[in-house]
Amino acid sequence: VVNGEDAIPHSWPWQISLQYEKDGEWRHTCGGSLIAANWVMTAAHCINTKLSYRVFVGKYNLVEEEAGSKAILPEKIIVHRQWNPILVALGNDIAMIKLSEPVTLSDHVQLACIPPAETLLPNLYPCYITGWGRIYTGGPIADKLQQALMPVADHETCTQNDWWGVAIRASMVCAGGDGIVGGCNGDSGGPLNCKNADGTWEVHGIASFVSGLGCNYIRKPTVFTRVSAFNEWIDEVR
Ligand SMILES: CC(C)C[C@H](NC(=O)C(F)(F)F)C(=O)N[N@@+](C)(CC(=O)Nc1ccc(C(C)C)cc1)Cc1ccccc1
Repeated sequence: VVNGEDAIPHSWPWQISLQYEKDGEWRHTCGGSLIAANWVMTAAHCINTKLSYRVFVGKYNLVEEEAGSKAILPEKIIVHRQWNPILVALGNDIAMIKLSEPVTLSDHVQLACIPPAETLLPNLYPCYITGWGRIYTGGPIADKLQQALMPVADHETCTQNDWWGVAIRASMVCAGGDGIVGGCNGDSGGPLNCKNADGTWEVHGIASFVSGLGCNYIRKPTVFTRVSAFNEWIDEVR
C-alpha cells in the first residue's frame, strides 16, 4: 500500500498473508480474506499451479514470530473458471483456498463478512485497503500490515476515458485514484474493507490490478474484483 499507515495490530483479523516456498524459505506474495474457518478468498492472479503455498493467519508483522498466528497448508485451490491470466480486463480475478484444517477463531483471527449480492457502493464511499504490498512503486513490501483510506470511484467515474475507460467491467470496483494512496504488488488478493450502515465491516473488493504507470497514479485507481458480483460462485464453492 502506497502512502498508507501501520494498521493497529490485528484490527483487520480476516487479513491473511499468502506465501509460497522458494529456495527453502517462505515469501509473502498476496493478501487474502478468511471467509470461513476453512476457506480463504483471494485473487486468481495470485495462484501459480507450479508453486506450493501456505496461508498465514493472525499476522501483523511479517518479519516477527507472533503468538496467535498460524501457517496452514491448503487442501485445494479453486480458481474461477472464467479467469484468464492474459485477459485480466475480463475480470473474474477470484480464487478460493480450502485450508487443510479449520482455523481456530480468536481475538487475532476472525471471519470477514461478504456484502449482499449485487451491492454497489456510491461514489466516494469510504473504504480501506489493507495489505503488506510495496509501500511505493518498485519499493519494498511492508513488514507491518498497512492500511489506507481509499474512497470508492463508482463505475461511471472509473470508466471515464482518462480514468480506466473500457478496462473496467461491472464485476469490478475501483477505489482511490488521487495519485497519493494506492494498492501495489503484494496487496493483490487482499480486501477492500468498507463499513456498512450497521457499522459492520464487509469485504467489497479483492485487489486485482493497478496501473503499470505506477501504483498510485492519478486517475488510475486500484481495481478490485467486486465481491458482491460473486456471491453465488462463492456459495457454490464452499
Ligand atoms: C499481475 C497483474 C495482472 C495484477 C497486479 N496486481 C497488483 O499488483 C495489485 F494491485 F493487485 F496489488 C498488477 O497490477 N501488476 N503490475 C505489474 C501492474 C500491472 O500489470 N497492471 C495491469 C493493469 C491493467 C491490466 C489490464 C486490465 C489491461 C493488466 C495489468 C503492478 C505494477 C504497477 C506499477 C509498476 C510496476 C508493477
